[in-house]
Amino acid sequence: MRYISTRGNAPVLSFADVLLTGLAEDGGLYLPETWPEFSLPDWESLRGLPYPELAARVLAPFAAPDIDLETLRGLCAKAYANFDHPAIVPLTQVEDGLFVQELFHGPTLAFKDMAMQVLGQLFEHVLTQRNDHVTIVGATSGDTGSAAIEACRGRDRLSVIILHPKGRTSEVQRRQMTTVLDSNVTNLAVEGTFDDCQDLVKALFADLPFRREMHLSAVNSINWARIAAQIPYYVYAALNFGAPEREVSFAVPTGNFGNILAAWAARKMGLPIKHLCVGSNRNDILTRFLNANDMTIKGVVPSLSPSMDIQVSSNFERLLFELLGRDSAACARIMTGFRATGHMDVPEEVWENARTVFSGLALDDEQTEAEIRNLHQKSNYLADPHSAIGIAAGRKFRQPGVPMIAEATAHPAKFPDAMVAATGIHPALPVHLEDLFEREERYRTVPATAGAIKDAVRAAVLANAP
Ligand SMILES: N[C@@H](CCOP(=O)(O)O)C(=O)O
Repeated sequence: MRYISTRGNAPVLSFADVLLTGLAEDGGLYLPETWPEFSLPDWESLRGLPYPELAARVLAPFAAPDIDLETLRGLCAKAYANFDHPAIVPLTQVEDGLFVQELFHGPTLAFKDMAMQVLGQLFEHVLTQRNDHVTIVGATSGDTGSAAIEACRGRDRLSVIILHPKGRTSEVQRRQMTTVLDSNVTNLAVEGTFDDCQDLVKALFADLPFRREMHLSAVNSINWARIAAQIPYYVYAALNFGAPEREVSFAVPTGNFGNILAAWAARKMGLPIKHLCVGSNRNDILTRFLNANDMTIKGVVPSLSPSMDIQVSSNFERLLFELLGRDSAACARIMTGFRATGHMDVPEEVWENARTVFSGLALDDEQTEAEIRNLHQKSNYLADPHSAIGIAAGRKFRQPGVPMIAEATAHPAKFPDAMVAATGIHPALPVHLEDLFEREERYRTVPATAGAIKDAVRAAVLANAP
């Protein structure tokens, strides 16, 4: 498989190179040159497989020829070995026709582990083959950071520097990052929003000499490997509900648009997905777009679901490129205009086309709290604020005869204040995180400037030099 940039002006790369490159050199995002299509027997052959085996087989066409199926099997087995549920991504029913798929059974209690644990293995494999080292710089609104740190900590060939928006994650989320004291891990609390953090990461990648000197790589969902490794759980869920003979729909709490894009990719591969529902909080740029073709950046406001406190959803660019018929010049023009004006000029027919598959629902904090409470009272299900928003979106858009699967993206214990306010229950952290609040924290506060982040990256790389 070869990969091309959405902006059409970067080298065409193989999977292993895309993994190490992260963001394309023209500022675009990598996508497969062609979409692998699975036939009916291909899908059927995946039904009933243990999750790691299913994941390896779904990833195989994306990773070929760089990484073969046998190697992927080994990497996926290791990636999912420490999940705390035998099914890895269990499904449960909450209402008539409405189901939940739990993606938070990994080490950091959020869906990010599903791909990040695989990425840790992939990096190790490719870097060992090449006898190389990379510096990962990532931005987080709460969950990506700890998942990336957990996947990379203690690995000689990786340095990891994570930018989080100071004071804008939950305390559990912050401590999950800042209490990891391995020497290859650096945490920066940026005086700004997640969008500032993400822009800073992109600014570092745009400085090509710096990027090459530091061997920068990405673990955010701008890295195609992240999206690829999120496709298998959609396949697993759909097969459980009768695909490929029967259609299913998904509802996904959405911030950077990576998770739901993975569902869309599964659809492109031939999985019978009828509808995709975006759940947002008050940072509702995606729902405004889907409802009224209004993709206009407003200030990021803090909410009960901090991981979705995002206005610039990076992966929307990948969908846009596809909906524009893969016209990279048009995609580059629209994206440049968006960053210059704060408004994305999406052609009417592209918007109409998006609405044939996607719908959006936004909940404010009050509605989110009510949703958590009602779910608990009526279905005896404890959903974290992000998952609750996804479930509400799923309920709104479910259709008779089509199972609606809402993705539960984080464990409620990551957001104790919101859970107590909504239900009076303080969900316990699992044993391996029980002493989180007694652990020493290490992080540095930095201004939201590229200069400050570059200095921090240089220092981390020097400190970690072999
Ligand atoms: N919601 C994310 C923000 C970054 O998203 P990513 O999927 O691009 O890594 C978070 O919790 O950090």
